[in-house]
Amino acid sequence: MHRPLTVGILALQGDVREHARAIEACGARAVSVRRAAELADVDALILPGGESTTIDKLTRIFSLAGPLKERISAGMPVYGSCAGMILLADEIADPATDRDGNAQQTLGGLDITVRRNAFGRQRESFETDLDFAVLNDAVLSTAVLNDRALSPAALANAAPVEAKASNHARSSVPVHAVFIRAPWVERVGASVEVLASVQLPAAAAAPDNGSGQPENTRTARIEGNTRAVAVRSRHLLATSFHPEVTGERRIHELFIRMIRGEA
Ligand SMILES: NC(=O)CC[C@H](N)C(=O)O
Repeated sequence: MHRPLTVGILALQGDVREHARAIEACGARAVSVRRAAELADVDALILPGGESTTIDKLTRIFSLAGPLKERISAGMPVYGSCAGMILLADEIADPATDRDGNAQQTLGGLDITVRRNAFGRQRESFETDLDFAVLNDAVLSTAVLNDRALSPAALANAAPVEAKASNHARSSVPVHAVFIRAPWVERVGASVEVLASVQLPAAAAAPDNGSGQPENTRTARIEGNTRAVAVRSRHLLATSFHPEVTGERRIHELFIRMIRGEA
């Protein structure tokens, strides 16, 4: 019998259940991953939001860091949201250090530089609508279009927009994105596609501009008033925000299509 697509959710810390629901709403099977043996059984993995320093430590305590890095470099599709984006990044601009002065580590694989808690105190948590052009081509499944499973409060806002949209038009509805002490992406490698960006107030953008890093053809420093908040490269997808908390399903749907080689 055809085995259903199985997506693991790294379940060491963070919003595991919400991702599992989103994956199941897209018609795939979701399983928790805490051990290397469980990782071996999945086709793809989600690294959820939470606290990247804690998840980093726990992957090493649970002897998962090595197997995770191996599977990522062997081509396993991975979607990281928020802390998960940090864990996928090859570089952190401002890594936290522990009491012994050791900098936090990442699993890596995605040729980006992220800045943690980048949006600053006043906007540590905020919501905004994002243009997400890649979703305009998506053929959305009925399961996704019909899903109303999560967060009644958030859906109360989203529902009128969704109700107005026809099945064909819904993919051009902007992504309502929730940012919770979120990172942003301030450098992308040549293989990395920016899927969505936020516009910063000029004052917020200023300190990170003109850091003197030379531009070359391999890498691009993101300057000015925009910062990338959704990126992908080959089998890896990352968002600064949390689509799993708003009932938004199109990002998980995109990930499933990436796993299937359809996007
Ligand atoms: N919501 C989140 O995942 C927050 C990420 C957190 N600021 C970190 O550095 O890990």
